[in-house]
Amino acid sequence: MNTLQQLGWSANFDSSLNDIDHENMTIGRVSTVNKSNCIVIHESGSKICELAGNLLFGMEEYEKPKTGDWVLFLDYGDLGIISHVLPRQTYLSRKKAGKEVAEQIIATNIDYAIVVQCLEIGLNLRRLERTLVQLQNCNIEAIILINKIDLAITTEQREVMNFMENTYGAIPVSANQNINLKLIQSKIHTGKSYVFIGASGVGKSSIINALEGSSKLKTGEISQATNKGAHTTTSRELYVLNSGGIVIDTPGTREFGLTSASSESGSSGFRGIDELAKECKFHNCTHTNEKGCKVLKAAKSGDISEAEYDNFMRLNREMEHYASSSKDRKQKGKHLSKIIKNMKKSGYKNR
Ligand SMILES: Nc1nc2c(ncn2[C@@H]2O[C@H](COP(=O)(O)OP(=O)(O)OP(=O)(O)O)[C@@H](O)[C@H]2O)c(=O)[nH]1
Ligand SMILES: [Zn+2]
Repeated sequence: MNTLQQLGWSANFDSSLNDIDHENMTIGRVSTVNKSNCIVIHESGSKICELAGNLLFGMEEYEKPKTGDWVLFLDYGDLGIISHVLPRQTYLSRKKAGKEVAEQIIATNIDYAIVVQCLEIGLNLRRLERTLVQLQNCNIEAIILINKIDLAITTEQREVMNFMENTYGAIPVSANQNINLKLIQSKIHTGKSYVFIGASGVGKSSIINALEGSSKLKTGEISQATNKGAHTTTSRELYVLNSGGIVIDTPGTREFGLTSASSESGSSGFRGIDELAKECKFHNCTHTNEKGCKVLKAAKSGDISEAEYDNFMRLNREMEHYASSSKDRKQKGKHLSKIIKNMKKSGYKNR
């Protein structure tokens, strides 16, 4: 049994109940979303819940319950019926794969993302930067783990690992050999929510199990042929750790398509570049051709690598593209609803 606070409820959510008559309803948090129902954890256990009909047909996809959402449901014994999804404090999303300009929500009401890479599959600084940019967009803080440091390491990997440690505070760990697990544990606090992200096979489930001191979650072998994991985790799931703290395990996510969900901080996610950018002559410097640009200067002198600068530029272009395409799409939507409105006004009847 968990209190709402242990499930992640904070005073910030109190006001969202003001306008709802919720006396006969139970408050719970969505753990897993299935095709036609979801599993909701509440103060006295968990319940399979379905979405009330008016919501099922009246809600856009992104509004429907996602792992991490707070919901109100009516308890009918075997089944609960969800009547409200409370407004989200944060959500982690990515651009859907492919050409479509749409956002896919991965988890909601998250305080930290625990980003995992590992030696076996290979450290990838460019992918880490991409992930950090998207976390910045979503206003979610990152904790970075480099797992499987019990395995042999090449000189090249050692260099990347040092960079990740020095620039991004990455923590080298081993779930199997119990290295630095206490350090991870010390960063996980009761009532805070942590989403694990990283490619399949990096050891997300293993780390959660090691933190729990159990084998609650299934873990999988890395395929010898592809050096990739076989996706043991098949759906997102939210758990409350025995030691406190809420974790959401996600199936392996290789790439984060960027959206541009306005970051409030003005930071890019590239820590080294953000530090330099503060010193640029112009506060709105694009770091492309301006005089007095400290980022360009560092890229030229080799203080930041060409690869990092190129990735920074590429990711910026990707976000601009997303922003302008989604604006286009919204305008098209508006245009269409205007036409429909005018048709109705002019007495058009749908025959
Ligand atoms: N050598 C070594 N192997 C590890 C370590 N942690 C996990 N593994 C192994 O890596 C494999 C994949 O681990 P999982 O925990 O299933 O990986 P995952 O990231 O949860 O994968 P998905 O659920 O597919 O996303 C398993 O065979 C683990 O035993 C570690 O610290 N050292
Ligand atoms: Zn600049």
